[in-house]
Amino acid sequence: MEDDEEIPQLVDAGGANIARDAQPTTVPLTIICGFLGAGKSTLVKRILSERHGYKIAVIMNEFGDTADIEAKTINVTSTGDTAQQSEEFLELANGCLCCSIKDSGIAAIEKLMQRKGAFDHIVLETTGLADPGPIASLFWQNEEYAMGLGEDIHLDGVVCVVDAVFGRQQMEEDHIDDGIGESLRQIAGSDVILLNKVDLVGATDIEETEEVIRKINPAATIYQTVQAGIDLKNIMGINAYSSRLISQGSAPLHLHMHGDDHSHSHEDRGPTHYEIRGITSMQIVCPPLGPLQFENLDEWIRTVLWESRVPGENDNSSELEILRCKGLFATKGGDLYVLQGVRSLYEIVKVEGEGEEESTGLPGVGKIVFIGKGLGERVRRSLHEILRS
Ligand SMILES: Nc1nc2c(ncn2[C@@H]2O[C@H](COP(=O)(O)OP(=O)(O)OP(=O)(O)O)[C@@H](O)[C@H]2O)c(=O)[nH]1
Repeated sequence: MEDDEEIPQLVDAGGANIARDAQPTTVPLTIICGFLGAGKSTLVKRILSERHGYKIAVIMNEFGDTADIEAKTINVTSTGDTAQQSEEFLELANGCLCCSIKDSGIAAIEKLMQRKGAFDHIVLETTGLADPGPIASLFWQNEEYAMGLGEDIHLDGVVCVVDAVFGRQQMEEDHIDDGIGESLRQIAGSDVILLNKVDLVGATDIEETEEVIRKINPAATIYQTVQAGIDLKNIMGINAYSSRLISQGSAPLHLHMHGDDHSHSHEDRGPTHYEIRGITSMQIVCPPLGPLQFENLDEWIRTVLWESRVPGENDNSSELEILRCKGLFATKGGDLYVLQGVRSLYEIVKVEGEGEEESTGLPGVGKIVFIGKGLGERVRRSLHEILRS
């Protein structure tokens, strides 16, 4: 790569800035993924052109047709022969910085972070075929990363744009050699899903597509959009990987599962164990845990995530693979814990100072959701026994 070490110049384009804490804080990073042609660039254009008052750095793999967005408000600041350069930076009038890079987004982000303090949020748009899981893992709980970029950046959330016209068909047909195609991995690995282009389909189609999405990922929040029209607060600053802010009305976990409003919502949802092309989700109600149950739960998760087998069984030939897990549960002692996991990485974090149900508004009964492959009845029963032993 030529000019690999050249640091992009960030010009103050006059965009309004938000108040920043006196305390040093890390910059949130949002990953945008989505099906080919679903509307990712449309969403990015919206972020880049809206007068939201934030200085947002958007990183794209390729500019493609995005280079002509709001042409009048964009100044191309790259120097030299752009055809020879593998990266390019654009300054926008609203304070956004647009960065295109052909290879790893990490290199671009490292350069951006040398301009620390110059922006409030980073948006990373992946290509239509990208699986967001490995990218999310890079930014979350990666020890090497934590000692480097992790000091400056934290993963805020993964947003997936789904095509309301072709999305359902794509999900149903998406079946590659290992049984989980990219579109399913994208849905499984996302915290927020924009069901875009709803202007082109009827209400029944929308409902059916949403149903398929919920079957794959019951933990994600779904918004129906036209031209990726979404209030940015619904996709940025969502703290999907945080154990903080739980009592501040911005619950990070989106643990409201489909069907929560129903009277049976405090029951395990065995029958709602879905299977689409090898990918399944399992959500389980978690009663307040004693110390032994807590320890057993931790061991259970470790075994399932790291050894791809159910504790007590030696057979790991069942293709057990966890792509994402989330949970919120209480101990009998009144403490609240959050579980977050991306692939084999996970953490269980105590929610500091928020043990009282009254203060959090959270139910005494917790929930844990796993999304992945091979989550059969056997796995559900095993976890159920651990939690109620
Ligand atoms: N009717 C309609 N068209 C839309 C909507 N959103 C996006 N489009 C159009 O769909 C086409 C694809 O949108 P893009 O934003 O380029 O999609 P993308 O996901 O970035 O595409 P790739 O990068 O190729 O994967 C464009 O022509 C958009 O104008 C929508 O809500 N309704």
